[in-house]
Amino acid sequence: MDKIIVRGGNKLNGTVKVEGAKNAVLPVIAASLLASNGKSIIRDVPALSDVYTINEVLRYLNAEVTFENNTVHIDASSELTEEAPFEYVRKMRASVLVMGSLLARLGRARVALPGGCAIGSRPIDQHLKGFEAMGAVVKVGNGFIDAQVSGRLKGAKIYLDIPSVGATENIMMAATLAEGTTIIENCAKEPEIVDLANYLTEMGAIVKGAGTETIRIEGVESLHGADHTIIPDRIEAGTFITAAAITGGNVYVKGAVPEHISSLIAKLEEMGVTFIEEKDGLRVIGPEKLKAVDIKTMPYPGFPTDMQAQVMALLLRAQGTSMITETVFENRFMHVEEFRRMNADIKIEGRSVIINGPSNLQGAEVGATDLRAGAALIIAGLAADGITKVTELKHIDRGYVNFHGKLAALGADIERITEEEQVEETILVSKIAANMK
Ligand SMILES: CC(=O)N[C@H]1[C@@H](OP(=O)(O)OP(=O)(O)OC[C@H]2O[C@@H](n3ccc(=O)[nH]c3=O)[C@H](O)[C@@H]2O)O[C@H](CO)[C@@H](O)[C@@H]1O
Ligand SMILES: C=C(OP(=O)(O)O)C(=O)O
Repeated sequence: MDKIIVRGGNKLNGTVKVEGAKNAVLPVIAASLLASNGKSIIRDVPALSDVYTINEVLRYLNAEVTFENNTVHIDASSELTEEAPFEYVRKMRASVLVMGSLLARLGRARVALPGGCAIGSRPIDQHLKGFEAMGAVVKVGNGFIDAQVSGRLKGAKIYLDIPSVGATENIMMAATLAEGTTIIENCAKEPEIVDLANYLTEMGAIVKGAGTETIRIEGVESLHGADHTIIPDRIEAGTFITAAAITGGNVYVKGAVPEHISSLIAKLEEMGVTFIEEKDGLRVIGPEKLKAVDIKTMPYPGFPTDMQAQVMALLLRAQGTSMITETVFENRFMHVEEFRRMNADIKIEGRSVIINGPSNLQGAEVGATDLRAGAALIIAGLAADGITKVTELKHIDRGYVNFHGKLAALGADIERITEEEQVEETILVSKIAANMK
């Protein structure tokens, strides 16, 4: 098992470039299945394990996919198959996003039930409610969701009980080839929804209102491949901003789009962090001392749940008492116990976490309990005394390209060691010990 090893204490300085957004590219690749003619070219695609997984899903479904130099080429014009098996959905829940495209294109889709994960039970009832409203018959059994429609899906008015990102995306994709008009109310407004709508439009779909709480889609007969560039990853940008801030550093985050992270910027400014908008990005300057604040996660444009763990790391170093309330996911506090291993004064009260800062963070061996928790533990390690070793890196690899390398380039004392290197190190240490006897 690989480990990331951080020695805390260095201030971050320099420039870091943000990759294309994981949460935009996954639905965009899934949407490529809608193109019955022509090839799609998707640019600025990050080399993440989640991207390799969704590409594998598409290949399994009989699309031709290549991925080189941050560009994915997709040809989905051959006859597709309808089943996404558990081995993919287990690796990555977002595999469920192929369902809308398959149902629209083939009139049927069979996708393994995603189940829960480390951050909560994550049901997909709103996705299925949308498909049913469009005329699909949905059955759940033997670990699969089967959806079928005779003829084409029919446009419908769908009110989401929760502004679910995935449900909005899945229903948008399904609606592009439906007969008539679909209106999705109380939908998600994330920048990734707008990116998907832009891609669908480039493919020949008629989508209006993305980025607002009502999206209207006029179904068309068919869609074609398109050439699309993915938006920058606002969560990766926010993660580097938080890392710079905790070290009192000065970092230019190239590619950060301030409007996509305005809630994060506002909270960090309250904490004493300075931001300067520069051409093509954002400079962040960490203060000598951070101030405590209260934060509540909300759907966009509220404070993103995907930044909750990283900002929790920052608040551990703030003067005074802070409270973070998680309203999006029911169980996204697994990192709290790991922070405690690093001497954090922190406790969970229901859906909130109370932080008594500043904690004198100490390096420890900790496990990445999920993707953002992993990043957060490394951020805490940057400000801790001594050595922090982070394991379970498969989570981090889902969402960050060369995370340790980018931090090292900014001046962090950080390295990633492979399992083989750890074995060699153990052998070396025992040889030295034997020689000393
Ligand atoms: C690949 C991707 O884009 N992932 C993002 C997406 O996940 P994802 O699309 O899974 O998140 P959702 O917006 O759907 O989920 C938000 C909340 O709604 C609940 N829910 C969702 C659907 C449903 O049918 N029923 C239901 O109850 C979920 O359990 C969760 O509590 O948005 C989340 C919220 O911003 C982010 O944290 C994830 O990084
Ligand atoms: C929760 C996340 O992703 P996913 O929905 O893919 O699990 C995330 O990106 O923080």
